[in-house]
Amino acid sequence: MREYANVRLRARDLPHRMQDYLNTLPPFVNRAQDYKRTIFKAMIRSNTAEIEPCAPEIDIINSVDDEQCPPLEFYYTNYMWHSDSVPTLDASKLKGCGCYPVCLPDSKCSCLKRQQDFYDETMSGFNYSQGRLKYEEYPIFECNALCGCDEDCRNRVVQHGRKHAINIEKTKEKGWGVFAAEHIPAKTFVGIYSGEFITDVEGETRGKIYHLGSRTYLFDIDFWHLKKGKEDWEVKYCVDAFHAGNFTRYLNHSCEPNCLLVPVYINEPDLEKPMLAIFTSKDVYVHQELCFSYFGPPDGEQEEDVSRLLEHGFVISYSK
Ligand SMILES: C[S@@+](CC[C@H](N)C(=O)[O-])C[C@H]1O[C@@H](n2cnc3c(N)ncnc32)[C@H](O)[C@@H]1O
Repeated sequence: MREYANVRLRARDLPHRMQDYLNTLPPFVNRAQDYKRTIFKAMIRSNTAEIEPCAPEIDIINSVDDEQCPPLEFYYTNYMWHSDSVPTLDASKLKGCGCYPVCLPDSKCSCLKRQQDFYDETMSGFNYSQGRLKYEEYPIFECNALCGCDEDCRNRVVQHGRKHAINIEKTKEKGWGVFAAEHIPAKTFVGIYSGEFITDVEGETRGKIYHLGSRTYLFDIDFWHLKKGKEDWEVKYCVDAFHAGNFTRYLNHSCEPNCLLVPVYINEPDLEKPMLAIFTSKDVYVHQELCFSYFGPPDGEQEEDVSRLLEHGFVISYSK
């Protein structure tokens, strides 16, 4: 599982033959055949078997209308795929800690040091407590492939993958959504918002196209810790989960969310390219929908949030 983010994938290599073929079938074939849900579930299983062998199976449920499953328009993946204009990871810049067998919260661990560089004076230790998120609005620096600690190190959580059962379910007014299939305790890791790393410029262009269909999966990488000490900082990259992604691409927006998004670094030394980890912010019970705020932690201006969602093409951003 240490290899979770240690792969260099190019978006131009994304497999798409199956998706292309299915999209050429005439609508009456698509409507008549009861095969899409089976293909969708098989795609999830086969594309995650290696990286998440113990993750509970995801079911596709629709009790709203007769659409069998979400459109088969994307490649199911937990990885990040880089567009040609985005550099893949430079492992020569990655540093591992020398701790063995596990990292301790009061040690001289270099991963802990990296973590604490973003803390204020009231905070200490790793950003996990017994496998759960400790400080909500702070980035996470997990131990990586070069570290000496073992798999049980307290600073390895996201890299072990999804542990809780969720389903993809059709909603009445928001398209498809993600629902808890069991109780998921607060501050639990749910999944990576995987997809393509693209530049902000590419994101702007794609956003205009997605806006026409009133459906977007673009997420601006816009976190407070990237701006620290840099007055002229600008958004450099976005994650686009339209062509590649996993179940997290179905997470809908809510002004009263039960999930939040945290930037996490494992094998990626470039601060501008975190993985986007979804954690629950409160207990989520079976059948409840998992949602996060597309505009960062809710600030009480919920009406403004809704109008922004409807007017501005749904570009998700998460700056404080
Ligand atoms: C990241 S996708 C979420 C999955 C989407 N529901 C689907 O069926 O693929 C974001 C899109 O979902 C829809 N959406 C998300 N939250 C919504 C909300 N609270 N109200 C209405 N539509 C919403 C919008 O079309 C938005 O562009």
